[in-house]
Amino acid sequence: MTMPQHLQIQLLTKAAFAPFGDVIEADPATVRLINNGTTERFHRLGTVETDGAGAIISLFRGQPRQFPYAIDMMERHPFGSQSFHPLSGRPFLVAVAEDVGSRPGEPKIFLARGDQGVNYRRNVWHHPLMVIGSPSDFLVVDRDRPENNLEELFYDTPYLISEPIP
Ligand SMILES: NC(=O)N[C@@H](O)C(=O)O
Ligand code: NI
Repeated sequence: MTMPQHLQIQLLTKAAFAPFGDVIEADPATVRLINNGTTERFHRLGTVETDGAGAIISLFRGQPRQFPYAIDMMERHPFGSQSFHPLSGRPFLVAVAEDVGSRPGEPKIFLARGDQGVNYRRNVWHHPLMVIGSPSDFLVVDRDRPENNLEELFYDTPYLISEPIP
């Protein structure tokens, strides 16, 4: 029986997350002044992939995970990207993994600030939404027509994460 491995949590940065998708944050390098200078547009922070289907906007109200939390599975969406942007202003956890022979490798765990969102690129292994502390709302943009756009795989041995100290 293999003992579960405890994973470290790293802060979410564009560079570290680049292999998996986009970090949605108010990056000064992307800003454009619009509306007669009354609005800053942080332009093209991510792109939506839908493989020809429509893109839809949803709200997710996530309940907090109990810690230590066991990451026993990962999922991916073969035909579309999926973005999560926090509306409650609280940090949340993001878990992604490289694809290793059509299976998820070891998860990489990121702590996202309450003003950072993520956009998983199409077909990127990730764990479903992981909320910390109290119920939190997220704006989600992903592909319409969810049928056959979800692949889930379970690890032989789960990985453990402790509750981060935000
Ligand atoms: N099932 C669903 O819409 N959500 C998941 O895809 C997720 O990544 O949370
Ligand atoms: Ni998903």
